[in-house]
Amino acid sequence: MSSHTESQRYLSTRGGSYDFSFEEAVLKGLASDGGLFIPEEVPSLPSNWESEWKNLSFEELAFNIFSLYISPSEIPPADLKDIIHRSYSTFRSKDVTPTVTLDEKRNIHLLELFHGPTYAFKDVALQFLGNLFEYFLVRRNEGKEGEEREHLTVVGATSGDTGSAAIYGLRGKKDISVFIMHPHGKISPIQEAQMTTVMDANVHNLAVDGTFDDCQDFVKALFADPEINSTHRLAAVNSINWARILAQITYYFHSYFHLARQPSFTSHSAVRFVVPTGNFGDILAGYFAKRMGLPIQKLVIATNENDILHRFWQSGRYEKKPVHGNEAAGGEPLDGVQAHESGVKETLSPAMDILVSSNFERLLWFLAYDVYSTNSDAVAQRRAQAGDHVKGWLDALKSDGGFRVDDMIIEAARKDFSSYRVSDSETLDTIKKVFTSITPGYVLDPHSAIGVAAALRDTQQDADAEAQHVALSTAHPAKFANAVHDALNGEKGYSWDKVEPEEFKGLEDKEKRMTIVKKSGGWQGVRTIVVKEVEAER
Ligand SMILES: Cc1ncc(COP(=O)(O)O)c(C=O)c1O
Ligand SMILES: N[C@@H](CCOP(=O)(O)O)C(=O)O
Repeated sequence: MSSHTESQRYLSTRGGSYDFSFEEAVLKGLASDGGLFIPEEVPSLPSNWESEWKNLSFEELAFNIFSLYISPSEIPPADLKDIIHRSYSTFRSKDVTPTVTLDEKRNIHLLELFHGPTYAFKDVALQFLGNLFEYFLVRRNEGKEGEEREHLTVVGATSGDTGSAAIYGLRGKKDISVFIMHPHGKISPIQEAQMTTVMDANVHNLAVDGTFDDCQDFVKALFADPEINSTHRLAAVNSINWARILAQITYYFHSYFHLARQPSFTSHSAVRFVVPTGNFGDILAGYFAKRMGLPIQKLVIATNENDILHRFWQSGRYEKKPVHGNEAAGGEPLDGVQAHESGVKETLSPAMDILVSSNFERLLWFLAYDVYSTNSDAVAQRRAQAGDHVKGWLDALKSDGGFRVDDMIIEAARKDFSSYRVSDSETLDTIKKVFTSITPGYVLDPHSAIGVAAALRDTQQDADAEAQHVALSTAHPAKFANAVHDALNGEKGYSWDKVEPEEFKGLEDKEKRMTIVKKSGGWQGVRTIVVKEVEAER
């Protein structure tokens, strides 16, 4: 590791592409070999980081952290500060991502990430990414007219939140078209309304009659297609885009410093972040924070009943379907949930209804790099070996539906992470318990409730008694009315009117625009739509 950042370069997790600048990594999104971009070196923190950074604002922290990954010759400091300021002045909280105490007795805190324009944690990264795309394009298009101008065709997949955050981050931006695929009918009504009521000409919603994973597969197939890549510059807004992960690192530091400023906090206080996890993007930012040197004792993964990650941490097997039901993978029996014979299960936390977590590939690279290489290997050789291992695992996932890692890898993974799986009934119980007794009147959304449920279990099972748990609160409860009503209807003091923000009132009745896409038409069907719409727009 190094704190030298002048030459920070990016490489692919599958070993086939390397030596990319930050701008190239962000604009390309996905490497040509199908891998994800990671920085060549994870920068370590300056020696005085704790005293120097302790009282900084969110924006100042973001600037210090991003500067360790983006060379000033790529984005001059004044420009970076301006991009950061424009990205976070849209938030409703002056702290951007405040940390509040939920349960004083058990030291459980909530990192509220839903104060951005679309009321979900995705805004933290997608407000920044939207402004970053715009910055690069303005610079590239200076003095150019018409066909000469570079145009970005953004393609994304969403289970509800990434889509609206990306649309709000990119609507109306010059030289950018946005295509967002969502599983038709499988996102909450307000999420659908947030996306489909945006009428800017550069925004296109595609409702696919499949699952989120089908949408994500279409995105990856488009990135791998030489035909569309020769005519269009595709760009990614999903967390396959490195800038998404980078932007999320800030709130781990921000939250840590909030705790560190409390009188009872000492240098021995253990901090555990508990993260409701689907595509592994949010928690991966915590892993980068930890690798940089932020003293995080453990990163706790909280899944819903789509539990591929939980099963991996239990058994060392990463597979789409457990062989003989869940117990075979080392997990406890699920209440009412069968092995995933038909793929993804619909739960009360739909944004996490994901079969395969795309960012897990980035963690696998670091595990392989740390475990299999020896110090005597040259760095370039160690990186290449890690890429070969990742490629082998990902090939097996594609051909056999899964793979097993050896004991050294799973042990290394368990050093930094632990995991819990939370059922729908526990999700509802947690929303109710928090509202009625833990923090009377506080309404959690179902995804955040999964984090809190895991934190509660962790305080009983795994953590030392003094540990501070920070559960990430990833969405506003008003985005998931059904689960919240199911949990709280009839409870004293509960009223939907108090939960629902003004912006949401009447949104579902507004004019909507979306194109229904048949999954049977495959990604080629999506390609036809994208090509036609971009043509019409330009
Ligand atoms: C509300 C909410 N919580 C949690 C998650 C899971 O985050 P990640 O996919 O980064 O693991 C998502 C979607 O990504 C989400 O929208
Ligand atoms: N839960 C996400 C799914 C997409 O994940 P991403 O973080 O990779 O964009 C959503 O809400 O769309």
